[in-house]
This record gives sequence, C-alpha cells and structure tokens, in this order.
Amino acid sequence: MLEGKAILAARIRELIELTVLVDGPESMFAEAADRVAAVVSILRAATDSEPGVPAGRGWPPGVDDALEGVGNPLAPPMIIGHPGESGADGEVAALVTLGSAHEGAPGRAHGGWVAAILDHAVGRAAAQAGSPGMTVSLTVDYHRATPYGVPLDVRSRRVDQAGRKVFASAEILTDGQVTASATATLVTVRALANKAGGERPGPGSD
Ligand SMILES: CCCCCCCCCCCCCC(=O)SCCNC(=O)CCNC(=O)[C@H](O)C(C)(C)COP(=O)(O)OP(=O)(O)OC[C@H]1O[C@@H](n2cnc3c(N)ncnc32)[C@H](O)[C@@H]1OP(=O)(O)O
Repeated sequence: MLEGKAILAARIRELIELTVLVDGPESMFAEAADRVAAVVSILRAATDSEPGVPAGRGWPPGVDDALEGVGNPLAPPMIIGHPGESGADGEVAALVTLGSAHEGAPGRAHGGWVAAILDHAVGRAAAQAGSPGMTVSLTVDYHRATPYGVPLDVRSRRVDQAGRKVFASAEILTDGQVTASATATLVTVRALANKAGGERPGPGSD
C-alpha cells in the first residue's frame, strides 16, 4: 500500500529530524526508544527480507529509491518533474528539501548529500535521454553554501555520448544561484542499452 508506506516514511523522516534536534532527560530517550522498538517489531513481523541484503529493485526508481523514493525514509525525497516542466527541453528538473539531519558544516548541507543529489540527477538525465548507465566519474564543484530547510532546484542533462560513455552535467540552485554543480561520466550497462523502460538487472550484474 503505497500511500501508507509514504506516510510512514514521512513520519520516520520527522523522527530522524527530531532525534537530531532534541535534547532532554534520559528517561524521555528511553521511552521514545521503547516505542520505536514496538514499531520495528510490527515491520519485522511483516517481512521475510533480511536487512542489508540487496533487494535488486527495478527501473524506473520506485517508492523505495534512495534519493526519490517517497517510501524510503532516507530519501529526502527528491521530486522529479517532467522534462521541460521547469527546466529547458531535454533537462531533468527536480526539487529536493534537505533537513537538519543532512547538515555538514554548521548551517549548510553536507557535501556528501549534495554529491548524492547531483549523482542521482545525472543518472536520471542519462536514463531520460535513453542511455541508462552507472556513474564511473563524478566531479563536484561546491560554489557556495547549499542550504537545508528550503526547496532546492536541481537541473541535469545529457551533454554528449561516445560509445557506451555518456557525459552529463547537473546543478543545484537556490534563489536562482548555483550552489553546486557536477560533471559526470556514466557507462551504459550492456544489458540495459536501448532498454530504458525495462527491468533493471540485480545488483552486481552489468
Ligand atoms: C543501472 C542503471 C540504471 C539506470 C538507473 C537510473 C536511476 C536514476 C539515477 C540513479 C543514480 C544512481 C547512481 C549510482 O549510484 S551509480 C553507482 C556508482 N557507480 C558504480 O557502482 C559503478 C562502478 N563501476 C562499474 O560497475 C563498472 O565500471 C561498469 C559496469 C560501470 C563498467 O564496467 P565495464 O567493464 O562494463 O566497462 P569498462 O571498464 O570497459 O569501461 C567502459 C568505458 O568507460 C570508461 N571508464 C571506466 N571508468 C571510467 C572512469 N572512472 N572515468 C572515465 N572513463 C571511465 C572506460 O575507459 C571505457 O571506455 P572506452 O575504453 O570504451 O573508451
């Protein structure tokens, strides 16, 4: 049930955010931990999957995706717009809002999260352009602070292609100013070349 899972993930995001922000007596933390353990038992009873075992999810990125999955509490989530919706033709446009839990240097987003967003954006652009592939090289430039707590505009596009190599770029903007940008090389996965709409092979396959 997608809606229920998305609501649960949103609550867990709140929980993560508050866990980072809150201070209080040991007894409060103990009570909260007990209640979370009760929730964990409900979910544990409903799945045969082992935590940490690769799930090999499909294409396109779904509700459990690490960056855009509304059902994945680790995903901010990144909301992918339609091509041309807010970006230029051929661009992927996305919106993402980070929180306190994503803080790196005081008051700004952690550079690793910034890189993850850019990595996802170039992957999306390559796939949208018909060349789904894996990032083999990502160069990130951090131009100014990327804030959290406000929606960030993300733009990406395929720039070029040479054989299996796809070149793409992406930026994160806030208030119309670029805070970080990236250039990337991706390599199309043999099994997926010309098959962007198909199922992704399991982890480790190429
Ligand atoms: C699966 C994707 C589906 C779509 C999902 C979109 C979802 C949305 C976004 C999701 C975002 C998720 C984002 C993520 O999380 S992507 C996950 C992070 N990336 C990886 O895990 C990739 C790890 N690498 C590999 O698995 C292999 O390298 C693969 C399988 C990709 C290629 O190994 P394979 O043995 O098949 O190919 P090859 O070695 O002959 O190389 C081929 C060509 O590439 C050139 N080369 C290699 N390395 C580099 C380099 N560092 N700089 C420049 N060039 C490089 C190489 O010289 C050669 O060129 P040429 O000699 O032919 O000219």
